[in-house]
This record gives sequence, C-alpha cells and structure tokens, in this order.
Amino acid sequence: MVQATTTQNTHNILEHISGLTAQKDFELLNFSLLKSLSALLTKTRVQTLAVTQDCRFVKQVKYTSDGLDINSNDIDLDERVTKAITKVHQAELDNYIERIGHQSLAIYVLTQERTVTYYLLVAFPRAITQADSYLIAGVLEIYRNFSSLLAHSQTDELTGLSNRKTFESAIYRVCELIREHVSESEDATAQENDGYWLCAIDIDHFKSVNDQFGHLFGDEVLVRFAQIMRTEFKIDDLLFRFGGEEFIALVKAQDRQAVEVILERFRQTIEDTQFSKIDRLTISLGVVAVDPNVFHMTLMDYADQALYYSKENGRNRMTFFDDLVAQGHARLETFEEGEIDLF
Ligand SMILES: Nc1nc2c(ncn2[C@@H]2O[C@H](COP(=O)(O)OP(=O)(O)OP(=O)(O)O)[C@@H](O)[C@H]2O)c(=O)[nH]1
Repeated sequence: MVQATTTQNTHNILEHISGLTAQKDFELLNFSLLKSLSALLTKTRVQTLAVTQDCRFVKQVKYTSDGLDINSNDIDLDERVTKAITKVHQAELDNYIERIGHQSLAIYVLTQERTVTYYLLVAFPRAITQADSYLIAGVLEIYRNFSSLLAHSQTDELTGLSNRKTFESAIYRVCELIREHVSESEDATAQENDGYWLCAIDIDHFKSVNDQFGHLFGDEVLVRFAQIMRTEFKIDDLLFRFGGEEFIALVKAQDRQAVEVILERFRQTIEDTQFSKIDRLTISLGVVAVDPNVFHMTLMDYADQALYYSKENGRNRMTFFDDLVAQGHARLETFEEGEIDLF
C-alpha cells in the first residue's frame, strides 16, 4: 500500500516535470510551474509577484482553478504578506519562510529580469514540512534550468532583448489580451482605453557609426541602446531586437496621447545620451495601434511604412500610421471578397 502510494507520487511528480519542460514560452512555463506546485502541494495557494528595485509591486499572477488571474494595477495582497515580501526584497534573500498563525508562507526568488525581481509565493494552511521544502526546491531548480535554456533560445545574444523569432507569439498573445479585455468589458471604448502600440524603432545613420569608429564600437552602442530601452519602457512593454539597428517595442498605453508621451520621452533620452565617442545619436520611429483583427504582418508593414516616412522626412522623429492614412500618404490594406486566392 505504502509502495503503491509512493509510486503514484513519483509518477505525479514526473508527469508535472515533463509538463514543465514541454513549454516553449515563458508565460506557459510560469503557468505550468504554478499549476504543478498547486497540484503537488495540495491545499496550497500559489502566485508570482514582480517587485521593482525600489520595492513597488508591479505584477501579480495568481493560480486559480479557472486559470491565471493577472493583475498589474490592483494588486491584492494581505498586509502580512506585503510585510514579509518587503522584508525579503530589502534583505535580498533567496528564500524565506514566515509562520502566520497556523499557516505558513514560503517566498522564493524565481528570476531577475531588467530591474524587476520575480518571486514565487506559496501559502500553506499548515506548517511547511521538510518534504514540502525539498519538493519546491527541486521543482524550482528544474524550472530555473529550463527557463535559462528557453531564455537562451529566445534572446538576442548581443543586446539581451527578445529576438525576432519570439515576436510572432508575443503579438499573438497581446491580441488575445486585447480581445479578452474587450469581450469582458461592457464599455465599447475598452480597446482604445487599454491598447498596445506596435512601434518600429531604427537608429539613424548607424552605418556611419560603424564606418567611423568600427563594428566593435557599433556593437557597444547597440548594447547601451538596449539598456536604455529596458529602463525607459515598463514591465508590460515587450522589447525586441529585430536585427541590425532595428528594434520593436510593443507598448501598453491607454491612448494615443499616452503612447506619444512615452515614445517622445524615449526619443529625447536617446538624443540627450552621450554614447562615448558619438556626440549625438538619434532614432526614427513608426507607430501603429495593435488591432487584434488585423494580421500581425500587416501591422508590421504599417509600422514600417510609418518608420520609412520618418526617415524620409528628416529622421529623429516619430510618425503614426493613422496620420499617414488621414493625410493620404498611405492606405489601409483591404481585401475585397473573392480577392484572396486560397491556393
Ligand atoms: N556594429 C553593428 N552593426 C550592425 C549590426 N547589424 C547591422 N549593422 C550595421 O547597421 C548599418 C545599417 O545601415 P543602413 O541600413 O544603411 O542604415 P543607416 O546607416 O542606419 O541609415 P538610416 O537607417 O537610413 O538612417 C549597416 O552598416 C550594418 O552593417 C550589428 O550587429 N553590429
């Protein structure tokens, strides 16, 4: 009987580990981690929490029986949990266990990314046992190893930003988020109020940087440029290096005015930064609102057209694709019925 239970437990653990390592996407990997821990440690509640260097809680992902509950704005934490996590963060601990009455709370550092630390929080309705600790430590080790393999395959080696091949799944996820948000909301303007913007960013005259100072120096500029991108954009924004001196930002912003402020600040920061031997580096930008009903390659094409317009009209500026359409410089792609050949 004991042996049958042990065999079943081992089988459960192995099944969850194989589920964990089958993921090719960070969001699914995190989902799988939370789901596995929740199943293996019965009656526990698990969540992840992103905390900035200055101890602001910026993103909470709770595992519930319905799936993931993701919050960036209304982070809901018990006061005692807030205290415990603040203590762990300030003391830079890797893991910590707090007894709260009969219950216990285990906190572990999951990963560190940009200026944000991601924590795993496991709440037990009882005291945590050594077996619980071993299980969590083992699962976390597998998670971290697999997550660094995944990061390696999805990261641009030079800058550490996401690489081009991750863009398609990222924009697909963003479109899903917008769709979910619109369908959950009664408000017809929801999409406009919680939208994403696809922004193509290209360094101006980068060839002359390479020509004047050499390719190695050009690489240093690209690395520094990516560092500035990481600090200027927020946690919900997704950043990619598309190749060469071309970057993409998927920026979350309430409306066009808000995204204009964010991008203008970024453009100005780059212009004001002294890149070692270069006195002045500038960027051109092309922007389009992410419409989940428009094919992502078409959105990319719109952002590229807007970027091209910025380049052709003086550089060091941004152009919105909508303005090009309104001014008659570009037109929306439309398909008449019967126009598309299926084969
Ligand atoms: N150092 C370095 N240079 C790169 C890398 N990838 C592409 N480049 C260079 O980036 C330059 C891009 O040049 P162009 O496409 O002509 O554009 P540009 O000089 O930036 O001019 P505009 O975009 O029209 O303002 C080329 O010289 C490429 O060799 C890289 O990884 N490192």
